[in-house]
Amino acid sequence: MTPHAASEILETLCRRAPVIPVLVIEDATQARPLAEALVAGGLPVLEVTLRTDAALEAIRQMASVEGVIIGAGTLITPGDVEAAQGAGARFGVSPGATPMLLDAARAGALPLLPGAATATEAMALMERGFTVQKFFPAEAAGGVAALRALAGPLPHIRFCPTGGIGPGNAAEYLALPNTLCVGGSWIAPKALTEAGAWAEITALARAAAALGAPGIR
Ligand SMILES: O=C(O)C(=O)C[C@H](O)[C@H](O)COP(=O)(O)O
Repeated sequence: MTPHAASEILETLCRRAPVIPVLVIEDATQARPLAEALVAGGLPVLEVTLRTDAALEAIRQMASVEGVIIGAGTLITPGDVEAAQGAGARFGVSPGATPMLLDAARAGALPLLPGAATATEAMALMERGFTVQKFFPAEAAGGVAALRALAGPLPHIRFCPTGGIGPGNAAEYLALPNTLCVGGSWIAPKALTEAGAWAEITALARAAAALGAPGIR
């Protein structure tokens, strides 16, 4: 898929809800109830990181949950792109971007949200046609101040900042003109997921969904 087409799809997805939960799933049997809990709270766009053995099976399970748009995170290699697509992911997310990964995404059918942390990285992705990018690691790479500064010279690049974002600072990011949505793991903490505390996770999702994005929504 062309980077331009990918960016259009990602922009639409980012406008579905202000927050994309970043999920680390150790046990695939938790996938369906977790996805249902998040959708019930108003967050339909989910990212399962390919960091665990259970991740691909979790994506397969979540792909059939009504209302869910499932994505795969931590795409590092061309093989990850292929595996994510094979499991039914509808979009992919990578912490950074390499020529090999970008070529694989272009050759396949998975819309990619590639990561950038600096002006040079963001410009290199824009040269290829990616106008929607993940800003990672958001807090460590300068946070809200860095994104505000990037909006000056690079106003046409829109970001999904991720990394170090939580209930305390998400609204500040979402108020930026170049932020479409944010990603974060705080909506499905490990302890609550392992405990099957779905009502608590729905409550966290509901609070996140209520954050809105006054910037460009
Ligand atoms: O695995 C990936 O693809 C990543 O790029 C990293 C995740 O996006 C962050 O680990 C989420 O950050 P936290 O919300 O601070 O936990």
